[in-house]
Amino acid sequence: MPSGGEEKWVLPAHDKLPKGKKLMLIILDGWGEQIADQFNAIAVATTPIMDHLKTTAPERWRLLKAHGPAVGLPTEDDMGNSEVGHNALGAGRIFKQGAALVDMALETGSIYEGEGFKYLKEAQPNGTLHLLGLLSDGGVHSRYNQLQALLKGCADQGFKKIRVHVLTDGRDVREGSSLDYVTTLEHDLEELRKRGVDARIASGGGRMAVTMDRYENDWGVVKRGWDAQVLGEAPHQFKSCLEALKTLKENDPKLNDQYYPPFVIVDDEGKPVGPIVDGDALITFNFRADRMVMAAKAFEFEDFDKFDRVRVPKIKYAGMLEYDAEIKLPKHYLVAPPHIGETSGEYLVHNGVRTFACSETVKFGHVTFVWNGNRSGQFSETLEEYVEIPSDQGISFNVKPEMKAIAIAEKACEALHSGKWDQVRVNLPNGDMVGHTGDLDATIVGCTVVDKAIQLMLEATEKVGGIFLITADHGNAEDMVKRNSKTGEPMKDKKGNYQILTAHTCAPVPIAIGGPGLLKGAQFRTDLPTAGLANVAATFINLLGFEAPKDYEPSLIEVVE
Ligand SMILES: O=C(O)[C@H](O)COP(=O)(O)O
Ligand SMILES: [Mn+2]
Ligand SMILES: [Mn+2]
Repeated sequence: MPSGGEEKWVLPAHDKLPKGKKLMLIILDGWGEQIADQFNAIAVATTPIMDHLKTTAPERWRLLKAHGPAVGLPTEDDMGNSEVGHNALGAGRIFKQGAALVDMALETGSIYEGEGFKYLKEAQPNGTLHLLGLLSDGGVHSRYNQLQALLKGCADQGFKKIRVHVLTDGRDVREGSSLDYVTTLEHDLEELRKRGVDARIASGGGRMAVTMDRYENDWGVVKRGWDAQVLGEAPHQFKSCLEALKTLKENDPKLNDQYYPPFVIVDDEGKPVGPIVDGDALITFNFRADRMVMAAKAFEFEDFDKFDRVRVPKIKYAGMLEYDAEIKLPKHYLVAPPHIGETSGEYLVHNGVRTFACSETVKFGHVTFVWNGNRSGQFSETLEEYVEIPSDQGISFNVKPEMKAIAIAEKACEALHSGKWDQVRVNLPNGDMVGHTGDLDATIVGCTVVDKAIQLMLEATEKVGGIFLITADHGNAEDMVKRNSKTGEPMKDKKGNYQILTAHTCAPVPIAIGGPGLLKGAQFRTDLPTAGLANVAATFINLLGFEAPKDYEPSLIEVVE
């Protein structure tokens, strides 16, 4: 870990790789390497550029680990995700991530000893405790066994009335599985009722329609959640959550778990069973920040103009984690997030490297905020520029799978040609965002467009005599079907239909380097067979002509004579 003043940031010159070569750094979101059958949208897509890189320069193409402990997740079964992936890419080291930290805090019980939980307890004895978050085993934003432990722990800690506001998943877990999660939750709440705790589900809705928007793409999503959870108002009322899910799907068979409209659970008189009111306590139990930041602002900010909150309850609110350490949001939290400091962006700024970063709204925060260790803003106003291209709003991305890939590429090319930037960094979202819809044909279109966007950026790199580095943050589009874990065979459901996979995967991701500016003889080392995303930062720091910080995971590059 560097220490001391300004000199701690100075990176020595690389002994072989020169400074001054422009670098195009391209992150393909949700682009892994898998069996090349008809369910691999990337293999089916027309991707001449990515194919060429893979087949023509094997010493400059390889695979990287992008899941499990290689990116700070608890086990080898944990698929990668954007947050842990971009954290590792930008920070060059592996940090224990939120999922693992919450597991530990629950296991040891330290979660109940901290300031955050003590603050919640100020709502006792009369306040209701509300738990709001994603009902899922995905381990991306939340995990069911954590909610389960928390429910029990909160009852042990003296909360007598508990209300759960559920957000159904179907994105990180199988579409349709929300029925199973709600059944389990109802069982767990029943157990609490047997112990004399008045515990119920109070409201619900699908994660993409209710509460979990990100990067301020659509505040309407958060408002729908607020209306149901706080005001007890929604277009649909039901006596139970299971009834809600079943009835809504019967009425609209195309509806999927991600997009359930908001609903409120009411009693026999039609009164909502658990709106959030003055004197209550609230935990947002997602550990991942990006899709909870907006709701956290609505619950916490006194000055708030994104929508009319109508009634702002005076509550004790704590996040599972602190979601934004820079702006200290929320003020109270149960588990301290990993401290991801001394990231590559900060080093590069201190060494005078000028960086332009760009993506469209849905992934903009990934290549900026998350890349920089979950830190808002630039390290330097003059040496960095971050440009956001507005994403399409209010549609599911299979409707327009091209997304803004070409616009992002054009912006990147313009930035590279301007001569103002040493490094241009982009995220192309299509593989991930369209992959999450489970629409195979649309995902194939999305991946084809990504390859075209890459072509534009490689042409620009060629023109300026630069270097490119292309990699991805985790798998998604390369596998659109659930497979038998032993044979790899695609699986069918009881009706004989293939089981569509909307989630990320545990697949490795490719990394390719090249361009006219890349020194002859620069290639990937062969002595790092298990390298992962955390090895990428040292790699691009080398490509910019510097030695990487000593505590970073080793660079993937060697220069042979
Ligand atoms: O938030 C999402 O969209 C998914 O849960 C995970 O996708 P991401 O990690 O690629 O953002
Ligand atoms: Mn991603
Ligand atoms: Mn994703």
